[in-house]
Amino acid sequence: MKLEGYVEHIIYRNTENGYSVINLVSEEEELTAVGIFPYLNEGEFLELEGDYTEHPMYGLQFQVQSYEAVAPKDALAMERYLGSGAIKGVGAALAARIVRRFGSRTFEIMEREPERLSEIKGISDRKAREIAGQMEEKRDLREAMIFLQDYGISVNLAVKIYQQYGQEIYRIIKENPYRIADDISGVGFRTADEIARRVGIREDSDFRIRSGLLYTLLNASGEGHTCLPEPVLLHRTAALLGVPEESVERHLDSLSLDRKLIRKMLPDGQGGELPFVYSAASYYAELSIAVMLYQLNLSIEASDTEVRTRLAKIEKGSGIELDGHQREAVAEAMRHGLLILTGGPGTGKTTTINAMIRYFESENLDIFLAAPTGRAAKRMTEATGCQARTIHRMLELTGGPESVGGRAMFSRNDENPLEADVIIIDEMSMVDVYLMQALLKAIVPGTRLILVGDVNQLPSVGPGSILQDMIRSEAFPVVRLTKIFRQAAESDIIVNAHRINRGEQVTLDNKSRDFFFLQRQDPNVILRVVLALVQEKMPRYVHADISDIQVLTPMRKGALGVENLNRVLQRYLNPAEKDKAEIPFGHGISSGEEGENGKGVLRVGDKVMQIRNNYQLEWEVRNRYGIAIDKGLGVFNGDMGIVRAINSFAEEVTVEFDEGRMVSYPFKQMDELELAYAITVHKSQGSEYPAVVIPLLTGPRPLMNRNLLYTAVTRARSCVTLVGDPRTFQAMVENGTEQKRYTGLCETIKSYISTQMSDL
Ligand SMILES: Nc1ncnc2c1ncn2[C@@H]1O[C@H](COP(=O)(O)OP(=O)(O)OP(=O)(O)O)[C@@H](O)[C@H]1O
Repeated sequence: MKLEGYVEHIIYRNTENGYSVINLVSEEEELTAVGIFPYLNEGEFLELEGDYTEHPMYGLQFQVQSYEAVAPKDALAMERYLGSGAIKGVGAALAARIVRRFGSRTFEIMEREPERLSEIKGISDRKAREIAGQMEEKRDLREAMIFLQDYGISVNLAVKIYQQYGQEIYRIIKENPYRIADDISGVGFRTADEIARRVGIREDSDFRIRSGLLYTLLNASGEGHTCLPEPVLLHRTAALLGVPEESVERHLDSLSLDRKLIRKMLPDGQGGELPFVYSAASYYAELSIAVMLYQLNLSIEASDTEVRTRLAKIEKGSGIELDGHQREAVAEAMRHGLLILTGGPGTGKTTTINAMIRYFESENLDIFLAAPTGRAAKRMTEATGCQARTIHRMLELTGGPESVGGRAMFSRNDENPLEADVIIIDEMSMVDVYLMQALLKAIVPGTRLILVGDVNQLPSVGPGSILQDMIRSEAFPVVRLTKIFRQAAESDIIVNAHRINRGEQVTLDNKSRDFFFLQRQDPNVILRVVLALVQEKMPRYVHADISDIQVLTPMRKGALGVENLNRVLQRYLNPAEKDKAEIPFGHGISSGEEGENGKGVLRVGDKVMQIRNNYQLEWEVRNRYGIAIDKGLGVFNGDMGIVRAINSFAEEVTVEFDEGRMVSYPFKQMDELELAYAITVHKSQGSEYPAVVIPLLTGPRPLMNRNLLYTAVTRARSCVTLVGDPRTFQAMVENGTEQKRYTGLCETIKSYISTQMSDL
């Protein structure tokens, strides 16, 4: 059936897909209409097609199938539209005057002879032109929104696209929709390709292939590679686009000429060389890292005897006798602008950092400590007794618009460098190329940089394997700590971690105090055991809260993957209660429906994790009177918190992160959060928990490797319990193949240094 009326009030609007609930006033009645409206303004006059339905909670509604915004026919409706605020500078009173003058021809006159508006008192010629301009803009925008909707583009995105291109949009969509993926953040190759398909752009069009190549490199960077061997790139792109490799190859040259891609010869790992291809951003990131590292790596005069005497004094003062390698590390830190300190758990890295700090302090030097994540920085603070910050915080992250595209902007950079004599970074294995580039930019030669980490941990989530590449280049001083100290040797977590790393047998006889393996073969039984461990056994055993016991798993999917584990653990650890607010979580919210579609819920008290870097989210720390005492920007991938409040009225979820940092998430931004009763081993990097529980049954072989098991086990401070099949455990210990990362930093460092040498 058909209805018409004007939009009195928009009750709810999902700006992603246009789903809206509106209050519609027609001649006879006032009613609620629901449906998808790509474009909507209060005061607009609509012709709707649809049916009445009975909603269980809200009663009778008009379900809209299609609609059209039409110029209102009667004078009253026109007055309402003009006075609704849709046209800037026209309020209710002025709207009434305009309509009184032109009557039912108001809209016609405004469109065709806008200059006549100035016949009305209070409207100058200029204002008349402005009003007419706005009327036209509104019409253009509405038409563009409806046009873009036809290509499956969300309302939010359509607004962004229209803001960028205006009326050009029709030409761009028809000629080269791939340009949108280049110009607008939030539009990727897939969206552009879908538009292209609907427009009828040919599969082998130049634009499509060029865009596909860049997209394949971007995807590779998501897997941690900074570049790809040319044959791999061609193969992957051809497969993605469904075109022959030869058609792809032709475009490499033109993209290289435009400097969108960079080609470089690199070792193929078998003694020969192979052309590799970089995106411009990752190529220049690696190159500038190599140059800046070279510049930092100065030799500094330090007399051996003085170093020795001072070190002896520090050892005496702290009551710890350093071993040979640890002493060498401190001495090397005195003699070089750049130093790498690496070693596995319990090999005395922290003890060495502490000795360095005491030494530099005795020379009255300013020392900055930092780590890649909040949790790692907190641990560093506790272990050294000195304030450590996240690298992002040290570099003074700004929430500028440039950071929207996923890259951070920092106040500390080459123009405003860090004012420190010594900078020590812990957990270096987690630093990716982009963060490393930003860090080095903010450090001037003369400031000492000490990089500490364990190369055997999983590499950074972002692209690159900085620590490993730097060590392999043999271009910088490196001190390796290998001895496990007596105290650490009493821990089976540490001893077994080293065994795993060396690919040696681990005894799983449960005679340990901190390393257990519970043999179970049935996924449901394993789930029950994991729950019992988290809920009862572990908190008592290690004297910690339930929320401090972390479940780690290799996978996302499957009975023992993150998703299912979270569903089960939430049900038992934070069950529904009458006074505990909860909302649909997953897809319910964004579809604008009530969310009773079995996608799960988010509840006050839930343990959650931020799953991407958001440089613009604001946090604040409040005192007990609720007054903000500290504020800042940025919540990062892997940060964990607890849901403290859900406000359905303000459509906000409040989460408390470490150190009392409170963050409000608008409902539509909740896709940045995930339940975190269980997390993947990858996400646990850089964090430590009093006790860790690891279900281990099956999984894809490339993932189930030594590296992953080593990282998982070393996350536990006091106790590790693995539950599952010991054969899987054994297979992981034996699987020493790491997931391959294509990077060129090692060679870039070497070749840059050799050009500098030959220039001398
Ligand atoms: N020179 C030393 N003599 C005696 N004990 C030492 C020495 N150096 C370190 N230790 C002890 O060895 C243990 C591990 O040292 P530390 O915490 O510094 O290692 P780490 O490499 O930082 O370990 P993790 O990476 O697990 O934090 C500690 O109990 C520490 O007190």
